[in-house]
Amino acid sequence: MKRLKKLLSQDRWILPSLRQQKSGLFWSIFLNFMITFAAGALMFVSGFLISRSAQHPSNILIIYVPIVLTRAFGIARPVFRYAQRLVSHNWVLRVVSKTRKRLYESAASTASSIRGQLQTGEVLSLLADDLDRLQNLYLRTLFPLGSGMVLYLFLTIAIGTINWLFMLWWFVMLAVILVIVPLLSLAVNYKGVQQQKKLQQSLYIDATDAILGLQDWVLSGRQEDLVQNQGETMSRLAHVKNQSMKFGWWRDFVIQVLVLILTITTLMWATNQFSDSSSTVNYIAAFTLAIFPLIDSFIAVNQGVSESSFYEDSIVRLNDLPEPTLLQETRHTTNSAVINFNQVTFKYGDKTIVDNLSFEVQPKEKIALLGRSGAGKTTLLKLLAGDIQSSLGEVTIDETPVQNLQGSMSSLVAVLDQQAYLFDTTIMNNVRMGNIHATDEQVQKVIEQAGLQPLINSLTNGYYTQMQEAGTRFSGGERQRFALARIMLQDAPIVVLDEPTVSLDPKTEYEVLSQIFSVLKDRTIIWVTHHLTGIENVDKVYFLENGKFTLSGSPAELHQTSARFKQLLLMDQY
Ligand SMILES: Nc1ncnc2c1ncn2[C@@H]1O[C@H](COP(=O)(O)OP(=O)(O)OP(=O)(O)O)[C@@H](O)[C@H]1O
Repeated sequence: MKRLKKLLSQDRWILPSLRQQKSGLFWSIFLNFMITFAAGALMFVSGFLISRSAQHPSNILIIYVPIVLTRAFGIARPVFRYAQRLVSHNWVLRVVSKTRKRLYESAASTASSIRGQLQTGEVLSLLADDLDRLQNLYLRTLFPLGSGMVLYLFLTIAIGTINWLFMLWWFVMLAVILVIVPLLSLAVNYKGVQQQKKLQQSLYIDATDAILGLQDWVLSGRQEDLVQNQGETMSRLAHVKNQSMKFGWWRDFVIQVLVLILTITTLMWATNQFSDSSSTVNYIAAFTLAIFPLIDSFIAVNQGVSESSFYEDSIVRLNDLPEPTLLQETRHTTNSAVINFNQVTFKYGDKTIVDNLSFEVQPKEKIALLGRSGAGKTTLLKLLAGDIQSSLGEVTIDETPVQNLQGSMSSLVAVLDQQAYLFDTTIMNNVRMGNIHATDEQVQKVIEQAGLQPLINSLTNGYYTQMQEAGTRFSGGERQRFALARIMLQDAPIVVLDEPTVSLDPKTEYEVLSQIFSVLKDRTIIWVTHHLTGIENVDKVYFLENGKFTLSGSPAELHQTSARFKQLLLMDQY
C-alpha cells in the first residue's frame, strides 16, 4: 500500500488531470455516496413501514410519511446512479482523452529511440493497456475507496449519536471489512497478480514476435507449434485468472459473513434498544434492513484494493516515459552538411561498441562502412540520427550536436533501409510521403529519375496503382526504387544507406546501386554494406572493428595497399 501511495505521488499522467478536474471528482464521489445512502435509507424506511403497518394504526397519516419517503428514496437511488454515471463518465472521458493524447505525443516524440528502450510488445501494452489500467485504478480502486471511507465516517458518527458503545462495535467491524480484509486480500492476491502481469506481458511479446516472424513459421511448416506455444501461455493465463476469480469469490463470501454478523448484532442491539415502547419498536427492522445495501460498497472497496498491485507496472512504465516534447518540425535548408564524430564512445551496458572514434564526412562525400556482423555499423548510424546518445564525445552536423537537431532531422538525414516501408495506397501517395507538399509533377519526376517510368507505363492505373499491403504488389528491386524516389523528394543533404540491396539478386543489386549513386550524386552518402558490389561509387571505405576504424582509404588506394580488401573484392566477384 505504501508502495502504491509512493507511486501515486509520482504519477504524472492522471494526477495532474485530476487536479484540473477536481469538481467532477468531488461530485462523482459524493453521488456514489448518495447512491448507497439512498439505498440504505430506502431499506430503513421500508423496514420501519413494514413493521409499523403490521401494528394497528391509530391514524393512517402515521404511515403516510414513510410511504412518501419510500417512494422518494426509491426514485432517488436510480436518479443518483444515473447522475453519477453521467458525471463519472464525462469525467473519465475528459481525463482519458487528454492523457491518451499526451501519451501518444510522448511516444511519437521519442518514436525513434523508444524501440531501444522498450520491446515492441511493451510498446503495445503501453499504448493499449497501461492507460486503461491507470483509469481503472481510479475508477475501481480509489473512487470506491474514497466513497467507502466517507460512508465509514458517516455511519460511525450516525450510530455514535444513538449509542457510543455500539458505535465502537461498528467502528471495529467496519475497520475489519474496509481496512483489514482489503489489506489481507492485497497481500494474498499479490503473487497471483504478479503472475498474471508476467503472463500477459509475455503474451504480448510472443504475439508481436509471432506476427513479425509469421512468414518464417509458415515456411518452416511449424504453424501448429506457434499456435500451441501461444495456446499454452493463454491457458496458463486463464488458469491464473480463474484462481484469482475464485479468490475473489471467497473474499466476497467472507465479507458477506462479516456483514451477516454485523446484521445479527445490529438486530440484537436494536431489539434491546427499541423494544421498550410500541412507538420505537419499528426501528428494529429499519436498522437491520438498512445494512444490506452497504454490501455492494464494501465489496467494491475490497475488489479495488486487491487489484491495486495490477497498476504498479503501468504507473512505473508511464512515468518512465519522457515528458512529451512536441518537436517543431523545421526544415533545414542547407544542402551541404558537414558530419563530425568527435572522440565518440558508445556502450551497450559494459560492452563498448564505439571506442573513441573520430572522423569527418564532407558535403557530397560518399563513404562506405564495412565490418563484420555486430561490429557496430548500425550503431554509428543511430548515433548520427541522434536515436542514441554517445557516452563520451559528440556527433555534430554543421557543428550542431545531433541531439539539438531532432526537430529538423527529417530534412537533414534520409534513410534507405534493407526493407522499403511501403503502404497499401497509391504509388503517388507512397512516394509523396517524402514531402507532402510536393506537386504531382515533382512526384512523377522523381519516379522517373528512380528508373520506374517503364514500370508505371506498363500498369493499367499508372501512378494511381494500389501498392497493396507493404508494397507486396511489386518486386524487391522495384520496392527499393520507390523508396529511392521518396528519398529524392525528401531532399535531405545526407542519405544513409543501410544495406538497401541486401535481398536483391546480384544483377538487380548492381542496377539499383548504380541508380542510387547516380541520382544522389549531389548528396552526402553513408553506406553500410557487407558486399563490395558497387564499392567503386564511394570516395572512402572504412572498416569498423572493435569500435575503431582499422582500415580506411579510397577503394583504389585500398586495392593497392590492403590484401584483405583485395580478398573481399575477389570473394564478391563469385
Ligand atoms: N539495444 C541493444 N542492447 C544491447 N546490445 C545491442 C543493442 N543493439 C545492438 N546491440 C549490440 O551491439 C553490437 C553492434 O550492433 P550493430 O547492430 O550496430 O551491429 P552491425 O555492425 O550493424 O551488425 P549487422 O551487420 O549484423 O547489422 C552487437 O553486438 C549487438 O548485439
